Amino acid sequence: MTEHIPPDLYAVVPCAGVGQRAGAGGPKQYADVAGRSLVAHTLEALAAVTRLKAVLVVLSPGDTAFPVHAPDFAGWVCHGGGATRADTVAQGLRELLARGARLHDWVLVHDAARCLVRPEWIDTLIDACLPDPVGGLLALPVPDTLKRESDGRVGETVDRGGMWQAQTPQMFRLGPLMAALASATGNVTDEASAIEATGQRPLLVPGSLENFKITWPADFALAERLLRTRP
Ligand SMILES: Nc1ccn([C@@H]2O[C@H](COP(=O)(O)OP(=O)(O)OP(=O)(O)O)[C@@H](O)[C@H]2O)c(=O)n1
Ligand SMILES: C[C@](O)(CO)[C@H](O)COP(=O)(O)O
Repeated sequence: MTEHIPPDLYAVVPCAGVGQRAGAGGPKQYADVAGRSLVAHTLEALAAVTRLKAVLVVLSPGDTAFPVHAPDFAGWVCHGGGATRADTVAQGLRELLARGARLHDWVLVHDAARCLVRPEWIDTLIDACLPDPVGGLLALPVPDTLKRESDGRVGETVDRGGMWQAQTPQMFRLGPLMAALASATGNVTDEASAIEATGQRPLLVPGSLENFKITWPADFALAERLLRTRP
């Protein structure tokens, strides 16, 4: 009857990517940005969200670099990161259960590589999702005209009406998210798409342009400028 006990909130941080597109010469989450590793910035923001009961970082098997690059992290760590982000997140959810989390608890999944996230944006997501039956994600309406490429040229212009860019955190109940990831087929690039495949419709919660994911080489300089000029 644990479902009658108020749910706790946890964060899971997938941190097992290789950072191929970023070209940083190693996993981008350990690259230095504004004096600290990218993941250290990410974890500092999560640590400031007082409603989170624990933050779990999911590393690649054999990763020994994390403690060097996040020496102040006081949360939970596990080593079962998988070949895809979805595999890494699924491993994190199993670890949460093993550590006593319950199926009706909320889980906020946040990319290690989104190091510009601010605690207040995470709180906005929590406030929006707590009363919601499904959960949701930070996201932004697409502001530009969208083109589909074909052989290096424009194949067609795509209607951008109603199109949003998904960010993280993405917040869902542990049980439904585990089940959704376990039954998902194809390219599941975020938690919301796994939940959508079960017929649910996650809530879109407006995020910030600054909460971008470090993906390409030029993203490091932009993150550096933004972090250095923050109060
Ligand atoms: N197998 C994977 C793949 C990704 N991630 C994490 O998921 C987040 C977003 O993924 P992405 O930007 O695709 O990271 P990488 O996989 O590192 O980058 P790339 O695809 O360019 O190799 C990152 O924090 C990354 O560490 C993960 O934990 N496990
Ligand atoms: C989860 C995500 O950050 C939402 O935008 C994104 O899909 C992860 O990036 P990837 O390149 O698909 O791993």
